[in-house]
Amino acid sequence: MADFFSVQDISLCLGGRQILDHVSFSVDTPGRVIGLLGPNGGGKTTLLRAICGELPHDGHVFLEGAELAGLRSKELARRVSYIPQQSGISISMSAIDVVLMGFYPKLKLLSQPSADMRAAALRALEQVGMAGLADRDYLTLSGGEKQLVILARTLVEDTKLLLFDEPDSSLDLGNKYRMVRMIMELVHGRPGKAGLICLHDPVLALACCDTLMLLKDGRLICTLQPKTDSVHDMEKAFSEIYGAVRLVAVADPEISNHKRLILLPLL
Ligand SMILES: Nc1ncnc2c1ncn2[C@@H]1O[C@H](COP(=O)(O)OP(=O)(O)OP(=O)(O)O)[C@@H](O)[C@H]1O
Repeated sequence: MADFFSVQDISLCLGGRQILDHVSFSVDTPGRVIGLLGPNGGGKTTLLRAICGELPHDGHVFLEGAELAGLRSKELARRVSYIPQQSGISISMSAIDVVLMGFYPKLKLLSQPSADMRAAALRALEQVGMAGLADRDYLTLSGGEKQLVILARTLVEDTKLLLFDEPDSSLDLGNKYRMVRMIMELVHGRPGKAGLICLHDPVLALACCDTLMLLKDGRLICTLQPKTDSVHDMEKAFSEIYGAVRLVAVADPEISNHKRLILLPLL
């Protein structure tokens, strides 16, 4: 059977420099959250932009057997959400109208979101803790509030492949974990979805992702399975990116007999 999602041999040059170098990976079944980690400039954002078709590239991306490059833009938007670090929204509109944008790929030309869609948008804002700001001008929100509103938009988009670029970058520690946990619950809780998330915090990634991929100099150097890989192997892999590190297991205060891994740089 075909993989749920696969990236085959993506290479890409920008400004005469090779930014992605034959990147391939696959996710055989839905329900997986993959964390993409790597040094600054390693190619993470470029990879997400190539996958969602924003950047021309060599290679192929398949989702449920369909090559994404062959889809019309509206069809692509129904299947794939790409959430960049900055939303790109620069005109005044309410937070709830931003969330309603998530329904646009499902609307017929010139039709307006229905009352049910408005109710669903409000529920999504409630889910991310932003219902109280539904009528506020999106442009006046803080960076972290904007990220939560964009997560609410992603909830209503209800696509199969979610590509998040540092969704936690403006968030405080509590909201960082809440954000990635909500992404995890979305992917695990609704059938037929997978998530690929660029993160800079390996401890957050270890806590919330099913699989980790390490990207350096445009090459996928390692894929880790935090639940089953040995601490020694993971330390070795992380050291390729961060220099010497130690992984320390601490008791999980939420789940008895469970340990969480903390990564300490040996600087
Ligand atoms: N339009 C462009 N022209 C030339 N080089 C580019 C262009 N866009 C990105 N790059 C380069 O591609 C490399 C990868 O950039 P990318 O943004 O994908 O890295 P990243 O892993 O997401 O980094 P960070 O963690 O800092 O966000 C960088 O060296 C960057 O300078």
